[in-house]
Amino acid sequence: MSESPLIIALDYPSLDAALCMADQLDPARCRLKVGKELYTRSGPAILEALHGRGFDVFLDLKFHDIPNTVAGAVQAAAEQGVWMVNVHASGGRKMMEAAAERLVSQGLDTHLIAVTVLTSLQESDLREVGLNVSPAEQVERLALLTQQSGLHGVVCSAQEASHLQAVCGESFLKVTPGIRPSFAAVNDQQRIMTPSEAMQAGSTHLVIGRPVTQASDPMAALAAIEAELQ
Ligand SMILES: O=c1ccn([C@@H]2O[C@H](COP(=O)(O)O)[C@@H](O)[C@H]2O)c(=O)[nH]1
Repeated sequence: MSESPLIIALDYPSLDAALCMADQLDPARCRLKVGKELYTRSGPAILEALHGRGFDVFLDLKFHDIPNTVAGAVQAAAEQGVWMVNVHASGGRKMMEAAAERLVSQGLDTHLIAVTVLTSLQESDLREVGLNVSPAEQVERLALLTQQSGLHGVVCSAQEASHLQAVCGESFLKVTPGIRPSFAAVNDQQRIMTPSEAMQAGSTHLVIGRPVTQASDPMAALAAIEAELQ
């Protein structure tokens, strides 16, 4: 159980590689995120292993399907004890309401959030898929829909966090990937911010992967991020 805003993304191709990193981390100093690659390779075993080590886990599978299917998937994730799970807001109101209602009806207190616009996308990418809006406009639209559908928050870039704080309120979760400390490579991210900028902008949680996991000294990278936040 952690009060830290940091969520470390365990994007590894095997359970052993992920646990090798987890065993260097302290559940009091960060939470962990399990995404598509790791979960597809290791299945629920990775959740059991991380829970057994005392970590809160964000299962980042970004469900997007018809309402009944997504509600069942979210229930399955919550029954495995994850702290947080997510869906794509573009799946629409009915899908999100079904997922949120399923958690309530089953008495499950897992945080349910929705992805707005992936942090790897910019305006030209949206145009290619038929959306003639800026990322900021689309994020606001989907965040409001997410809130109206009864979810606890969104995944967005930190660049949109301060505006969402104004329109959705402080308690609405703003989980922000695309975090890049000054020492890290940008990689495939587009809408980025440093850890301290992101917190100042109103992010409630920072998702950080490669700047820590691919660093030559991951623990030093994490310590540098923590020092920047203090
Ligand atoms: O919009 C999104 C949604 C999810 N992610 C995930 O966050 C991490 C970021 O990893 P880095 O190595 O720090 O880039 C990764 O697991 C993504 O799947 C995102 O980046 N953007």
